Amino acid sequence: MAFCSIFCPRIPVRFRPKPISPFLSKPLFPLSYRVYSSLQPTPSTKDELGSVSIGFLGMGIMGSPMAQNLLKAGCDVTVWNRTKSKCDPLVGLGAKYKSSPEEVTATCDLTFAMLADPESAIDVACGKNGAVSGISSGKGYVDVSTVDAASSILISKQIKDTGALFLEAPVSGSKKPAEDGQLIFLTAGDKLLYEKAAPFLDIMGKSRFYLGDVGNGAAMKLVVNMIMGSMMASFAEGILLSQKVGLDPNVLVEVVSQGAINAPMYSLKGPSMIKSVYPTAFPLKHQQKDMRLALGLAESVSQSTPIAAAANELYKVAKSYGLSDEDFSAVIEALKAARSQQS
Ligand SMILES: NC(=O)C1=CN([C@@H]2O[C@H](COP(=O)(O)OP(=O)(O)OC[C@H]3O[C@@H](n4cnc5c(N)ncnc54)[C@H](OP(=O)(O)O)[C@@H]3O)[C@@H](O)[C@H]2O)C=CC1
Ligand SMILES: O=CC(=O)O
Repeated sequence: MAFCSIFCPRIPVRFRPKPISPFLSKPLFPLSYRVYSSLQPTPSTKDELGSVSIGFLGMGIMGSPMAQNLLKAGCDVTVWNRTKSKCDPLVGLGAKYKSSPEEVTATCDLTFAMLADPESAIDVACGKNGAVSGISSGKGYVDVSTVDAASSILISKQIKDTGALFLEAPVSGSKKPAEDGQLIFLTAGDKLLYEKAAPFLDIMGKSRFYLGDVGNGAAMKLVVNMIMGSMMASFAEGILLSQKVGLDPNVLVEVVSQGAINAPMYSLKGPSMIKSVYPTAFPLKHQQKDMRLALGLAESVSQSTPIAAAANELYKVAKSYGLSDEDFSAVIEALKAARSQQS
């Protein structure tokens, strides 16, 4: 059943890749680090999408809209979340519900997991009644959580020991891109699963990168978020400095938006930061987790990252002020507190 659904989807003949053994590791086309949707056409009808049963574990800020987009595209989706009530809106839209990750992977061909951190990703995959207990040969597990390479490799090994395939696929892009199906997937692992999951990644995202061995997707995501966390901390310093010297910080945001250092993040978050409101898209606790994991990655190769290390300290201070569940732009509050201590 699973083999029929995942590995022989009912995709029109013109779209099918050259027949190969499912477990042949040789790529279907020359290995490129950038693989766009156009190389792997999406099944064209709702019936074709619906022929693969999809599991989704983790209905948080990101998991919920991602699963919703799969449902809206006509996929057969089964959801699970530690806090069951967060599954209700999805069930209202037509999703099935199972009461453990094990039951989800036992009944679904392809399961996605979007969990908070390495601990929860490992627990949901490898713990009691976890995904590993229900999964088997012919199925696939795609972990889209942001974790470190070692955790991803551990999950991969346990999944693959069952005969199933594994892909790590952390995403770049926050709540709004998740709602709009505009995420960027940073994938690594089983190439065959990458190809079979592609139509579903394309429903949830705007692009996807295949980066080779498990661990490379995790590392890429951590490097990207290390840069993002440092950028946000620096932006917060700039807003406060502009205010202190009597400038209008709204004008600063406008100036930044027109120049070479423009980033959508600044225009999006700047106005609310100036008003000291932080509607949560990317929780500050997750940004600090990513800084911590990125610093660990840097440490593992003796790479110096002083700017990220300083930014991480600010996120830690912000957490200690009870800002963990606010948006990560609330890091500015840590600087405000430092300023008031000085004066
Ligand atoms: N928000 C964003 O902008 C982005 C987030 N990410 C990454 O995606 C992942 C999810 O983020 P996001 O959706 O924002 O986070 P949320 O905090 O909103 O959701 C976390 C999810 O993990 C579950 N969870 C937490 N701890 C456990 C546990 N011990 N056992 C089982 N389930 C657990 C939560 O369940 P429960 O509901 O029961 O608490 C929830 O489903 C993180 O790794 C994050 O870094 C990546 C890109 C963007
Ligand atoms: O991980 C967060 C993001 O915005 O990307």
